[in-house]
Amino acid sequence: MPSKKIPLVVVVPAAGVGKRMKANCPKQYLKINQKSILEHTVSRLSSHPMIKKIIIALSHEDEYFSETRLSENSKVMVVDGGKERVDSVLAGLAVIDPHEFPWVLVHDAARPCLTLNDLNHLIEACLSNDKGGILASPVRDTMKQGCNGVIEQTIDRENLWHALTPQMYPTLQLKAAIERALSAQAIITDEASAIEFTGEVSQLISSSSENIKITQPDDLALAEFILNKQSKDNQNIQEMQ
Ligand SMILES: Nc1ccn([C@@H]2O[C@H](COP(=O)(O)OP(=O)(O)OP(=O)(O)O)[C@@H](O)[C@H]2O)c(=O)n1
Ligand SMILES: C[C@](O)(CO)[C@H](O)COP(=O)(O)O
Repeated sequence: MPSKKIPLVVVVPAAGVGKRMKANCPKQYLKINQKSILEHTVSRLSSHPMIKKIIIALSHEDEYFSETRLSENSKVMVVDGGKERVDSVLAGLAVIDPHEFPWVLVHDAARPCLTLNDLNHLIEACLSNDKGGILASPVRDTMKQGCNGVIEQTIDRENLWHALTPQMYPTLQLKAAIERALSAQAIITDEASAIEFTGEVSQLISSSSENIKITQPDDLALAEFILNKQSKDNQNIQEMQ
């Protein structure tokens, strides 16, 4: 548990349609162990005692949220998401009082395998260093750049990371950075890219590659395997205590 304790708010962008998943519903509503991916994700976040509010950005056409039990969670509130992920994040930031929540985390609905251990590492690093940052996992494979089925070059993977979520920043800093980046028509696919656009620094917190983003069809079975493995690991830890 982080040494410094303050109330935290999380924005969960969940307004996507999941095109790459090729499913019959938005991927955040696909079920694992009879529970939607969104419910798994919110359950992980909600179990952290410092997280007091979870703002879920939903598509205005969302017809699945009401079938979940998420509205029964007192930490949960919903906002209308936007055209792109960044717009959904901004919609969540718009309802946060920075005096109540000086720090904010943003976590993809499509990442249900986040562990409390990684979440604590991120929170601890940001609050103790007073600097925003992201969970990230180091690239394992040799990385190639290429197109049209042809390798152009090998990219040195020494300093390459997979950016994950949550990504955590001072609320006012993140909101201002996103607004400034968008006004310059910058491409923003994660919170860190907006922070980079403003020339500010983010911490890279090395974390588990189990924290996958469910994106393509074969990710669902992998996520189910990881969730079941994490559940057994937690049971083993509890039995040893
Ligand atoms: N306009 C959007 C687009 C995406 N997201 C959310 O951002 C997260 C990460 O985005 P991604 O994995 O790209 O989800 P989708 O956009 O749904 O996937 P696809 O690109 O395959 O359609 C997801 O939880 C998604 O619901 C969002 O809140 N608002
Ligand atoms: C935020 C993110 O999950 C970090 O890897 C990623 O950028 C989301 O990108 P997507 O194109 O919305 O899947």
